[in-house]
Amino acid sequence: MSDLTGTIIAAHGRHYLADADGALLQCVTRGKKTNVAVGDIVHLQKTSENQAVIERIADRSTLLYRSDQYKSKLLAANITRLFIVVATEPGFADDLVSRSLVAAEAAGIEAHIILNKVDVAELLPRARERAGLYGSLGYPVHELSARADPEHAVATLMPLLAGQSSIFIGQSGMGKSSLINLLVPDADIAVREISEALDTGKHTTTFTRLYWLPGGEEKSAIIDSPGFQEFGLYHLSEGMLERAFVEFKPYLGSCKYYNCRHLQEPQCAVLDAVAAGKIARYRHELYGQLLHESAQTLY
Ligand SMILES: Nc1nc2c(ncn2[C@@H]2O[C@H](COP(=O)(O)OP(=O)(O)OP(=O)(O)O)[C@@H](O)[C@H]2O)c(=O)[nH]1
Ligand SMILES: [Zn+2]
Repeated sequence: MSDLTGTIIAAHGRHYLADADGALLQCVTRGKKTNVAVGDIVHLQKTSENQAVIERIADRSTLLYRSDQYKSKLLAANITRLFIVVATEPGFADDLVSRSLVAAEAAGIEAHIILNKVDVAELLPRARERAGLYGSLGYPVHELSARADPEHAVATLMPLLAGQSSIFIGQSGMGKSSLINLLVPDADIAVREISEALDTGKHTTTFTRLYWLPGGEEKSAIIDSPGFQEFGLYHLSEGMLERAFVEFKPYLGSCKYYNCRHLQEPQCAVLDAVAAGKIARYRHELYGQLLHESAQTLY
């Protein structure tokens, strides 16, 4: 009876939408559970033609989340790649980019940076230099312009998306929607369908949703998430944090104290690397801030 499997393609409050072999089903969880994320594979019990109850969530390969002091919020499940969209203008926040990278590392998700709006020539050198900091840490940086050269943008991104389950995140105004619309030509129609099915009314752009990419033999998915202003990481433990800063890796294990927190301890290899300019100071400061956050959780 319940042997129906679907993928969660949108979440709005406690209402979910599942795609089961192309059929859209409105889903609810049993009880008050809200532990379902877009991208989850779920086992469903149909209750009517277009409604179902989520019986079980299949094991996840990855889980991306944000959190504040009080609770964590699932962003997406089973993601293989995270694309952080930044642009020449408006200016982007390094704090948010780095927090997203840390979240990806902690979740075991490959992270890429997209530098959009490279047509804004006068702001390009500075933006390129700033994005280059992440490039030097090993994160691929892809320069493109959704507006001025859409063909190049699509040609750059399509191979990176093929066979993957990707999430696009970014601050408002970076051009994330423009990119999604290039990659998923029917995105507008899909969003309308989803918001009708979810009955979200006018809040059409405020929920996370998954699109299937057209073409190709392998199944590819893109998840679009609402633009954000903050990215809390209160849920990460100290041990996870030091490993989520990729540039710390060569120094871990070389501090005098085995339980060094790399904040003010003597003979700390990480602090030495900061002083020697081998680790960017703002990244180390963010590490300190995140350690502080991780000690504040109330759940
Ligand atoms: N110059 C230039 N402008 C662009 C480019 N891509 C997008 N824009 C513009 O940037 C503005 C923001 O684009 P959106 O695609 O709405 O950005 P978004 O990141 O989805 O923003 P939210 O919808 O607020 O989350 C729009 O006015 C776009 O036309 C680009 O490559 N170059
Ligand atoms: Zn140390």
